[in-house]
Amino acid sequence: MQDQTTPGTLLTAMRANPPLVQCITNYVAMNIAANVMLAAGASPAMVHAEEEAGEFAAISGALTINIGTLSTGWMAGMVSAAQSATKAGKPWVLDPVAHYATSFRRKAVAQLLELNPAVIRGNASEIIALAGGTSRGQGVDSRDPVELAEESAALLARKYRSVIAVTGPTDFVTDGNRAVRIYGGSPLMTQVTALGCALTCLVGAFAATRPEDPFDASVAALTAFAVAGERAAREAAGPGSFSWRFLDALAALDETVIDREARIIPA
Ligand SMILES: Nc1ncnc2c1ncn2[C@@H]1O[C@H](COP(=O)(O)OP(=O)(O)OP(=O)(O)O)[C@@H](O)[C@H]1O
Ligand SMILES: Cc1ncsc1CCO
Ligand SMILES: [Mg+2]
Repeated sequence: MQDQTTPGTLLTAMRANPPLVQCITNYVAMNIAANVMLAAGASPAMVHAEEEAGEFAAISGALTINIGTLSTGWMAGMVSAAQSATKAGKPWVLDPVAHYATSFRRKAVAQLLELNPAVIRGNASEIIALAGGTSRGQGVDSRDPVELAEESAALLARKYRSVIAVTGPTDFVTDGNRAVRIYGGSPLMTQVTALGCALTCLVGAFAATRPEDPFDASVAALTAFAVAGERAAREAAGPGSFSWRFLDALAALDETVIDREARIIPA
């Protein structure tokens, strides 16, 4: 983090001026991701049709693209939106869900990577596979430790000049230069579908607030999830009550709480 910039100050800045974020995400994630964005204080719009995705990206503060439930028509919308965001100088975030699973996904991600994402957010299996390694991922679920993905993340950051945010029991964020580990969260977060996809949208919200520093923006989003996840898990009886408690915990975060409970360690 730069001097004076903390997850807390970025959260306050985001809420003072809620960014419009175009989230091209999957059918599973749309509802939870929109609710996560509203709880955090951002303004989400799930707009993916190829007829309008590019036009909408130009008026958004940031764009996020997630290939979770990909189809040819959606892909056209994604490409058009990413091109338009880049042309308008707006950051965009890529979530390469299960990109290793089929050749359709592999080709889509290769094409999207050429369009300069500011941030790539994925789980350990996705990041390892993106760097050409052998991952043990099963469908959308990671089965690799984050520690094993750290080298892949550094390599990808330099190759694509992007911030790489790897999530799991601990998170790892690098721009190829700076790197941190973020502690917190809860294992219950893997029991509620699409929380990773929702996090990708939140990275977009912070990137809209701090477009000149996608590293700090990513750290702030991941820290908000780590602190809210840890707080929600304290009283949760299982995935169901964790889910609504997590939304409440995100909404209840403020600058003081997030900065006091953040555990961000330089790597
Ligand atoms: N075992 C764990 N302990 C603590 N936090 C966790 C754990 N596993 C995941 N998280 C947190 O859950 C959030 C989502 O990360 P995860 O790596 O599960 O994403 P994902 O695999 O892309 O999820 P999905 O595909 O379901 O959207 C992150 O904030 C991450 O830190
Ligand atoms: C379960 C699932 N299937 C495609 S996307 C998605 C949401 C978690 O990545
Ligand atoms: Mg995912």
